[in-house]
Amino acid sequence: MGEQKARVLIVGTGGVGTLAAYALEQGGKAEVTAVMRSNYNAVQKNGISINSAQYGNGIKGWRPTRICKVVPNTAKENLPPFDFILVTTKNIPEISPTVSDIIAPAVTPHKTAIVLCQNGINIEKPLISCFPTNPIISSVSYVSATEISHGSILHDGQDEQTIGAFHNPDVPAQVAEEAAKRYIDIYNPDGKIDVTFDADVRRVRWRKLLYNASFNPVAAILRMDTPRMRMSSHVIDDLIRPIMKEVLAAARADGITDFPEDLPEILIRVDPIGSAFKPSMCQDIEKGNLIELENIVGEPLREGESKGVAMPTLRTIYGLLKGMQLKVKESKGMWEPKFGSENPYQ
Ligand SMILES: NC(=O)C1=CN([C@@H]2O[C@H](COP(=O)(O)OP(=O)(O)OC[C@H]3O[C@@H](n4cnc5c(N)ncnc54)[C@H](OP(=O)(O)O)[C@@H]3O)[C@@H](O)[C@H]2O)C=CC1
Ligand SMILES: CC(C)(CO)C(=O)C(=O)O
Repeated sequence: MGEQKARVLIVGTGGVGTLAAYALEQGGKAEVTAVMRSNYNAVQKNGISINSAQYGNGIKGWRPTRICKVVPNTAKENLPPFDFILVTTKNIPEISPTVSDIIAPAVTPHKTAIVLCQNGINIEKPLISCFPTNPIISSVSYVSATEISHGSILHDGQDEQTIGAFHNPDVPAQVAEEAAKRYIDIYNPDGKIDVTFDADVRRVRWRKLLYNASFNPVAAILRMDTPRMRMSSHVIDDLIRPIMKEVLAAARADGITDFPEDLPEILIRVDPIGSAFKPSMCQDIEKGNLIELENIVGEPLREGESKGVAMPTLRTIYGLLKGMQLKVKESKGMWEPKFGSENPYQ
């Protein structure tokens, strides 16, 4: 008898989640249950189409082992526990339901490892308090995948992930590390994908934040792709580099002392200049979606300022993004424009 496949639930089957479902099923060591929301009917009818620089173009009618419309309730439905839950929703902790609320019905205490493949820092904190006995794993991804219409994925990069375990105080470090390594093994059993283990997940996240906290919000505010920012020069000089330097200083104050001084210069030039690439926050604003402003901008700002780091550029950007988020909320009927009793400006 062959080794039993790992049971993986994927919550959030947009660009990143769908490609992960594909990689996990191709590897042969996992069976995926994918929770689909707005794309459920399209995928039920026609399956998933993928055009991928890595897996090939013209993949059509593909489906993971199971798709479902809501997160299964393993206890009530008497289902076997999930070994892993991969979370690939956009992370918007200020809006209910939060990631913890969404996945709670499918988490088996002491058993299910929760893999957070989302941008930003401190994303693990609410999960640690809700799921104190579960390993919580960090995946920092550079996949560059977009769901261009329901069930249709454009993947124009290479799947590249750095994985490690977050510190969950009541889960022994060895148990958490083994869960992270097992996830790498089922994701990448034959070593074809660039998925590596790095125990220092905080450092890995701060490094990516230098890019995400600068390019993502500035792109969203200006609705501008990253090559155009570089062509303009002043967007880099007045906004991107100052933010990167502030985030670098915040990372150092948080104990990450080995980033080289020229890291901003490297990250400023990291995107290929041949394509008009817009980071995910810009794509979300253009689609009228809520944006991931707290974990990508609010948390690094609070971390830095609480340790005495001056972050004036990021503070201004944060104020602008909060205003933009309010407008999205209003457009979705989630915020009513009226004065509260505590408001001094009426
Ligand atoms: N795209 C990329 O290349 C990269 C993305 N990231 C990060 O990865 C994460 C995922 O990004 P991405 O794949 O682009 O996001 P997408 O917006 O493409 O996909 C998010 C998915 O989550 C679903 N979803 C949201 N809330 C729920 C819910 N309550 N129940 C079920 N499904 C839900 C959405 O459904 P619906 O369509 O119905 O809203 C959508 O299918 C983000 O944190 C992003 O910052 C990191 C690196 C690269
Ligand atoms: C790295 C990058 C730019 C795309 O993979 C990203 O994280 C984003 O768009 O938010």
